[in-house]
Amino acid sequence: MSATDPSASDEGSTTADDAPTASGGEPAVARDDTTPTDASDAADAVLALSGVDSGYGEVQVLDDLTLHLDPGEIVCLVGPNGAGKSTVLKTAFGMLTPWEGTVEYHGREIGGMAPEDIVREGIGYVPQTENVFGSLTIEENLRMGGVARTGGLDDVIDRLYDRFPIIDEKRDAKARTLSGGQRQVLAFARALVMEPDVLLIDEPSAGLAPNTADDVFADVQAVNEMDTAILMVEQNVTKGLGISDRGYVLDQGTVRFEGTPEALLDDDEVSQLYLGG
Ligand SMILES: Nc1ncnc2c1ncn2[C@@H]1O[C@H](COP(=O)(O)OP(=O)(O)OP(=O)(O)O)[C@@H](O)[C@H]1O
Repeated sequence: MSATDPSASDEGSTTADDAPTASGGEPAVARDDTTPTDASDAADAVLALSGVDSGYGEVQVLDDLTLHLDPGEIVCLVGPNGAGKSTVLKTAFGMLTPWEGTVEYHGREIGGMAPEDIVREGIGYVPQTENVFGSLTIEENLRMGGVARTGGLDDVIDRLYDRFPIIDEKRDAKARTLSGGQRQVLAFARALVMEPDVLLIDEPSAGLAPNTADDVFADVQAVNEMDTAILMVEQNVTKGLGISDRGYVLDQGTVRFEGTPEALLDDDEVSQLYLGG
């Protein structure tokens, strides 16, 4: 039984029976103390955070946070400013060590492992800012992304040029000359040089014009089609959920709701409280 399973507990929480249903599909599921977050839900996950507390110095941000990412999925984290969305990615990538709980990659504990080791395991991370080296060329950025590879670097870079022609055309240009959207594509490609099966992406559309953001979301989908599961933080809720398989609504460091994009967007409570009505 799982939190997203319609047969999950009906004690106290919003459940399949009483939650508003999205266009006849699965309802959004509210999480509270009575909502089971059964580990079986995450049994086949590529990445699973369970009961995680985490934060900065003495300041706790994540509070008993549980979520997972299945193979091949795009999962979007949404919620108010300061909810802890970026902190989830930093904790999953080893930039923060969980105070409590577990972070598992293919069922193996990686909580607190150093980022350079996590990259070797198969998880990539694209931060919101400073995600490329402006003074290096596109080619140099890609080669830097692959320093931990033991072989096959030229082949993988060639495949990335094929997949993302926009950077192929500009191999020898300094990254600082790229537009915001092109830079984001380079940041994805840099992370993909290690051929991760999980990519953590923090606000891919931040600061981009709407048309450019649409292109970047299409590129996120292209990355996903390269057999890469994606856990993404995104402020543009409609667009972010629009390309996702599932979503989690975070508030005050924990998951408040989870469900399909349709269920979350159609849920009145989620919409009013967290998604700006
Ligand atoms: N390096 C840091 N040191 C101390 N506190 C931090 C640090 N980074 C973030 N915080 C705090 O942690 C809390 C959660 O921040 P986080 O960036 O994870 O939120 P978020 O949901 O991603 O929000 P936003 O959409 O505004 O980026 C905030 O209160 C923030 O001020």
